[in-house]
Formats: sequence, structure tokens, C-alpha cells
Amino acid sequence: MASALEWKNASAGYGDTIVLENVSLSLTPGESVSIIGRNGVGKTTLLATAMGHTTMRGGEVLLDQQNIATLPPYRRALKGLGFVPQEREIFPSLSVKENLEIAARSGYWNDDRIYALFPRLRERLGNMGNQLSGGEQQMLSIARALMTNPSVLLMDEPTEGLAPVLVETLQDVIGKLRDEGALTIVLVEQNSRVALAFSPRTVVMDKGRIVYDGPSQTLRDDPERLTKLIGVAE
Ligand SMILES: Nc1ncnc2c1ncn2[C@@H]1O[C@H](COP(=O)(O)OP(=O)(O)OP(=O)(O)O)[C@@H](O)[C@H]1O
Repeated sequence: MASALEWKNASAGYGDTIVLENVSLSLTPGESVSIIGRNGVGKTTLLATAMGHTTMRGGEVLLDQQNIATLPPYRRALKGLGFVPQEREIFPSLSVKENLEIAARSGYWNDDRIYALFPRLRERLGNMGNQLSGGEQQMLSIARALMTNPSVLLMDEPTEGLAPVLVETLQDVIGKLRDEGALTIVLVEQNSRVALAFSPRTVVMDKGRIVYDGPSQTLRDDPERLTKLIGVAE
């Protein structure tokens, strides 16, 4: 099947530093994949390279089979790449409603669908971005990306720093997104339990390369192998 998003022999980094080395990864439309790996192996850089926030040294990034590697980030967003950054980056002096409105583009995701998915945000519509808990900020960051009606959603460690109960809420939300089936989703996740539960396919990165790309079940069934791959038992 044709790919929705593909990194093709992608090498990329920051200035003279190369972080990603010849990475190839392809997702079919509607597919979800989890990316795991220890700190600093290049998971964020993989997403940043799709978004155009790194210096590419070779290879291509294809969205709907079109090479987007030379486009600036905003053009990639307009073409259907949605991004939920690790830092959340919501606007602190805009209300929840304004944070959502500023991103809105017509399509499947509208106010009603967003509030059905995130009832909590409906209750906080008038709150400013800086008057939200960490969990609410994370929800707003995902909601804002959805309001752009992307075809591919890249999420960078959405559960980071959240209390266990909020991790569960968020897991429910991203599970619903996955089950709707229309979105292609790349989830970068430190929490390997969350990552392996989220998608049937998991990619493990190490030192800027892909060292495993296969069923999540295989890693769930073989904790020893998982530990070897990511160096942490969870
Ligand atoms: N803006 C930047 N400028 C220079 N080097 C960077 C920059 N961002 C990341 N790096 C370096 O690139 C390498 C990969 O970092 P990256 O953030 O992609 O890893 P990661 O797997 O997402 O880690 P973590 O799980 O800690 O977020 C690291 O060595 C990091 O120091």
C-alpha cells in the first residue's frame, strides 16, 4: 500500500552534528506506530526531521508520497502534518478557546468533536493557557493539533511528567484517536508500557538508527529483549 508518511534513508541533525543516520521508516494510511528508545537516541529528532526543524544531510521525507524535505515547517503543516511537541507550546496568554480557534481548519475535527474527546477542555474554555494543569495543557496541545485536521499526527512524549491517573486518561484519548482509524499516528513515548500497548507496531531507536521495527507483542512477550534494546526494564 502507498505510504502516508515515509522517512527514506534520512540523515539529519543540528548544524554540523548528525543525529539520524540513514533512517527508513514508512507508515501506511491509518497506521499507528510507537517509537521507543533510551534518552538522547534521536526520537524527537525523527519527528523534528519530518516537521522540518532539523538540517537534513541526506534522504527524503515523503508525505503522501511527495518529498517535503525542502519545505518550511508551516508548509508541511498545511499539507497535513500535525505535531504535538514535547514542550506542549500552548499560548499562555490565550484562552483554551482561542488556542483552539487559532489552529482551526475545516474538516472532521471541529469544536464539538474535540470537546467530546476532551470534556475537561470544555469546562476550561475561558481559562488562559497558563491557568491549566500539566495534564490539561497536554490535552490542549493534542486538541490544537487535531483542530488543524491533519492526515498524520506526530506526538512527542505526551505522557511525560503526568501523574499516573492522567497517563491513563491520556492513554484512553490516544487510544480513541487510533481506533477512529482515519489518522496516521507516530507516538514517541518514554514509557514503554504505554508505547507497546498503544500500537501493534513498535520501532526501537538507538544512536540515531532503527534497531527494531516489528510487532509490539514480540517485545511485550520478551522483556529480556526489550531490556537489551532500551536498557530499562519497565
Ligand atoms: N536543538 C538541538 N541542537 C543540537 N543538538 C540537539 C538538539 N536537540 C537534540 N540534540 C541532540 O540530538 C541527540 C538526540 O536528541 P533527541 O532529543 O532527538 O533524543 P530523544 O531520543 O528524543 O531523547 P529524549 O527521550 O531524552 O527526549 C542528543 O544527543 C541531543 O543532545
